[in-house]
Amino acid sequence: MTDGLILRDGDISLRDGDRAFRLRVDEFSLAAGKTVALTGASGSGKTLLLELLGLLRAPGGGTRYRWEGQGGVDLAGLWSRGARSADLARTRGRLFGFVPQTGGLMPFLTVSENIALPQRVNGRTDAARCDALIDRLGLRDVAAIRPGALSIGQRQRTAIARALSHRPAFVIADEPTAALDSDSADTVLDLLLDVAKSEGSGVILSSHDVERLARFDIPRLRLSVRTVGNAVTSSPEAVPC
Ligand SMILES: Nc1ncnc2c1ncn2[C@@H]1O[C@H](COP(=O)(O)OP(=O)(O)OP(=O)(O)O)[C@@H](O)[C@H]1O
Repeated sequence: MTDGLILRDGDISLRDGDRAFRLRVDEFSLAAGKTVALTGASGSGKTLLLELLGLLRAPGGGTRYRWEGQGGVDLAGLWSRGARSADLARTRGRLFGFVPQTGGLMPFLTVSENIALPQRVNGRTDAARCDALIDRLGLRDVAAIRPGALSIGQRQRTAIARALSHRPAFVIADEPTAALDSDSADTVLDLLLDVAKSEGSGVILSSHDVERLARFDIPRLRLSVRTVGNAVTSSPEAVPC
């Protein structure tokens, strides 16, 4: 792959008393501009894998994770200087935009200020782009409003605009349509995929809604779980289209 994410031998172990959860990923890859959906039962590790891919959670020892683009970056190696390393934060901010399940917007900022925030954080101020995203995502009428006064669909559309505003190579969306009714879920997913595609951004999302993923023709990786005693191991496997 000339440009994209490649994770090999991913391994994260969590422990809480007697309970153990292990996420094991032999190989995950996503070429630039492509989309993949993680599916699987509740608790199967979708969020954990999104966090690993989005540089929000340290990979276990032996994990190899690279971004093949602009000369290549050893993403797993960025953790060697600790979770607070400036390189790690800079690369996370540059490569990824995040759409949390319930928007995760700053309550004290307006819609347009929320959308501009990743640009400020990444030193890429671009008011014209914020404006274009506001129009594209149908947020013009609420641009000066704070998130508390928005519908859930408007919040999700704001979160999508915010995730894309600094032109990240990849958008990571954790169940972006879970809180929406069916029509709004279609609209939000359509916008996310359409805007990401026109920007050349890759999309990694998680969802329980297999029927919708099939309808949108999104390739799926299912996290399947094996339980032995109190130890659960989860691994992704490709689901035939
Ligand atoms: N400290 C811990 N020790 C052991 N297991 C843990 C610990 N923290 C989290 N887990 C387990 O990790 C698993 C993965 O959680 P994760 O949130 O990634 O699942 P998910 O597939 O996103 O679930 P959902 O669909 O409900 O959002 C869960 O089964 C959870 O119980």
